[in-house]
Amino acid sequence: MSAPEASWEAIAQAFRTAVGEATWLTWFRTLAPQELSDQQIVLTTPSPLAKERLETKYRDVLEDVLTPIMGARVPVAVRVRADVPDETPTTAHSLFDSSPTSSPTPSRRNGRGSSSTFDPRYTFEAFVIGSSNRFAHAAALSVAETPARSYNPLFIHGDAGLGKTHLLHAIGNYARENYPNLLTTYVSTETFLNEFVDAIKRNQTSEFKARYRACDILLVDDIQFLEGKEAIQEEFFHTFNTLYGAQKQIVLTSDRPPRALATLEDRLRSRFAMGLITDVQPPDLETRAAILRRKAEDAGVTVPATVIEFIAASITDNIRELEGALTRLAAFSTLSQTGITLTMAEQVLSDLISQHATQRQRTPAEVIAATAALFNLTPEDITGASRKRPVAVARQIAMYVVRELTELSYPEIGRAFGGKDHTTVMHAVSRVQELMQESVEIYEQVDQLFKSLRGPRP
Ligand SMILES: Nc1ncnc2c1ncn2[C@@H]1O[C@H](COP(=O)(O)OP(=O)(O)OP(=O)(O)O)[C@@H](O)[C@H]1O
Repeated sequence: MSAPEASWEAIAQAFRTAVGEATWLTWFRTLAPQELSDQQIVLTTPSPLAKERLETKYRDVLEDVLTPIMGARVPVAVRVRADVPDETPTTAHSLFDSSPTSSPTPSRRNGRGSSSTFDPRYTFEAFVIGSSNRFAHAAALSVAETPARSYNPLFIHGDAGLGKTHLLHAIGNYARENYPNLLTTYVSTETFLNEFVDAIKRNQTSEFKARYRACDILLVDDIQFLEGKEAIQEEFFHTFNTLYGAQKQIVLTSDRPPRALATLEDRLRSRFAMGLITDVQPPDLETRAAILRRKAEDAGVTVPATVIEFIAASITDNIRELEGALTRLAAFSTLSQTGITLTMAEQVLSDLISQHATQRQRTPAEVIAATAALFNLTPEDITGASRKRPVAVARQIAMYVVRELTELSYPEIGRAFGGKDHTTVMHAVSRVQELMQESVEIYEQVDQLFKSLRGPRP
């Protein structure tokens, strides 16, 4: 039996409502009914990849939506229709461009897989969606679900601490799980630059080029660092062209949109704008509260609603700072063995909250100097390489405080500490978060640094 046109339209609309616009456009749009009976439902799609995804990931949705329409749960099968061109969106244009194009399935090669480590906390599930980031999230998810077949390149821009890196890692985590044979690589622009310089020094540029040009998904963070650096722009241009030409997925983040990247070559700027450009904005109050609730839940910390509201109302434009406030509160609560209350939050976060409206950035040099003074060390000890415990801990604390009080990226912080690798800084930040929970002494030292550095400038 073939379904009448009108009723199929209603069913298609029901799918659309159930899965959301981006998923519908990617997988459901080209579905057509072949058989709708109380024995079985057969739907067709021109795309083998869509068939696979619909049957593996969306079978329940298909059946759930169809159950009330059919009056009973009927098994659904999806078949590939060879007589219609595969219109599953492919590279270069937005999903809303419906022009038919050929779309090869992503390459799968045994023994490949991601070449980067992705932060397991930064997943799509852990990303709280609000009006400030809804579109960026949907675009990133779409790219993860259909690499090189929806938006290519995807360019996400926005101020510091608003979730750009989180989304890149979420794509990486998703791809690792769902497309284990795709080579997914995350790299910060600074690392890309440093590796390139290193490769030139060692006469290994062909290895460098081969490594990045072999990616199926290349995730590049903080692309604004390409500004004013001609040699690396040239190299990145060729990497970009090779990947793009081979229909590989590229995702870029920046603190500015491509048009505001002043000293970027035009040919690169226009390439960045070939796919989809989307931004992340500071979250509204409701989203800030939702993020705090989620982070508290993930950390297993009980935070009363009044405290969530207090923090969300006080810290408005940087999600990293929201998290920082929660971390301090949780640490204080653990150490003092008392539950979190509003009075406690007002007291513990007083410096943060009162300074926030007029907050100005501290420089790494100021933090290094303050840390050195606190620990009776010299600034050179802090930026040096000594592994002796008191020095190493002081250095880690200084890195943590710089991360909290400035908008610098991990690679930038590494550079401010005598050229340390960004992974060293990442490790330091998470280590200090742990130490603050374990040791009253460390908690108080960090607290003291915050208080002194957030005070008026000398
Ligand atoms: N929507 C969100 N839901 C949950 N956590 C979020 C969200 N947005 C950001 N975060 C968290 O805020 C912190 C800062 O985010 P992230 O590092 O991704 O910011 P960014 O935009 O890349 O900043 P920068 O440019 O400084 O690197 C991370 O811990 C991240 O998990």
